[in-house]
Amino acid sequence: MNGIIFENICKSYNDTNAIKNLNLEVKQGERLILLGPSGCGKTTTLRMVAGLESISSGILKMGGKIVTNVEPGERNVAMVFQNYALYPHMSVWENITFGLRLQKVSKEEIQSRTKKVLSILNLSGFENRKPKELSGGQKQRVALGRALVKQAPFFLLDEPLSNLDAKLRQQARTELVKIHELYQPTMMYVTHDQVEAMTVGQRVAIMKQGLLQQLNTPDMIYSRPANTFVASFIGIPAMNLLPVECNDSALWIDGTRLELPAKWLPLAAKKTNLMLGIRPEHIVVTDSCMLAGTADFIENLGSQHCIHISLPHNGQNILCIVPAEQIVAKGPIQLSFSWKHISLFDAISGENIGYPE
Ligand SMILES: Nc1ncnc2c1ncn2[C@@H]1O[C@H](COP(=O)(O)OP(=O)(O)OP(=O)(O)O)[C@@H](O)[C@H]1O
Repeated sequence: MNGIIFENICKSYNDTNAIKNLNLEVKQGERLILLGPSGCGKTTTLRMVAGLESISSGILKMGGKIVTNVEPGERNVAMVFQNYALYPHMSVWENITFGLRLQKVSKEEIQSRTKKVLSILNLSGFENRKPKELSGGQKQRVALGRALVKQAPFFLLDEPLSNLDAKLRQQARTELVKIHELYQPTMMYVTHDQVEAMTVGQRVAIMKQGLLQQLNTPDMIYSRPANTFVASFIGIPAMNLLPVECNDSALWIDGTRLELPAKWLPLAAKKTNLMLGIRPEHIVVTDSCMLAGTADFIENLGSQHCIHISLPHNGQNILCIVPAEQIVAKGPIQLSFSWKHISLFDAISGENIGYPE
């Protein structure tokens, strides 16, 4: 029963509505990622769970109890901050054991928990070093260690890897998942890095301007985005979004008529102006042309090439990713895609119109 439930949670700072009516359930033992652009309310959400930020309205439940107004010290959470917040004058051992000593945990218990955590985090032998004698990655692991020894049922992390370089970050992502699997606390993890979200998260909550946009598994968020914001926020490069008109059981893209497969008709036929979403890797450069354009620029990404294509009438740009072995030249180009890879959005609201059964 150690889940976290947000019921109609709102948070305002004077004139700023930072969180708008959040309804969300973090299941016991899962890794849930809060993802979104700067200022969307991720940190505020996490701090409300930690009890470091008051809640303007709504109910927060943790472990089956209402904790909306419960003091931070009584919430049984462990938190890792972006800047690590290590005590500079204390050694690694002292930093990690500080909380346990305050809680008057027995000496033997402190010894055994700390040794285990040091070993998991590859910090054995560094016990007597001060933070200034550690690398960024080691400091980050000490911060994680300090949270882990608490063995709290709720584990909150606010951009814990943002100070690491790309290689260390990749290692740390894997370590984090392994550590989580060992203890399986209920974990909320804030990031604005979508790769981190997709690799660490079992489910991802995407936020924009204080509003939850979509909550689902990384695969579903990638393949079935709830709206055009999620579609363009997730994926590097982002999903192509093309304005299309829908009539006579066909979609019109840039003056080209494409017959809609029958199973899409019940969903699309009620609409006239839509946005068609298709991921760059799902567009195929082929002779069986559905759509014609011009390849203006070819970007070499190593194992793949990214082709920048413009459409002849409205000049809209499309990105297409092809394997590096496929030779594509600049100039006229023919494109095709499978209907199973498309998403359709209402052009005005941006909401996904759904998928055929
Ligand atoms: N103490 C505060 N006083 C006033 N406004 C605040 C305060 N803290 C946050 N805000 C505002 O609340 C909104 C959400 O901020 P929050 O820090 O939660 O966003 P975030 O998604 O974590 O952003 P970032 O990725 O940049 O850390 C922002 O508009 C921010 O300016």
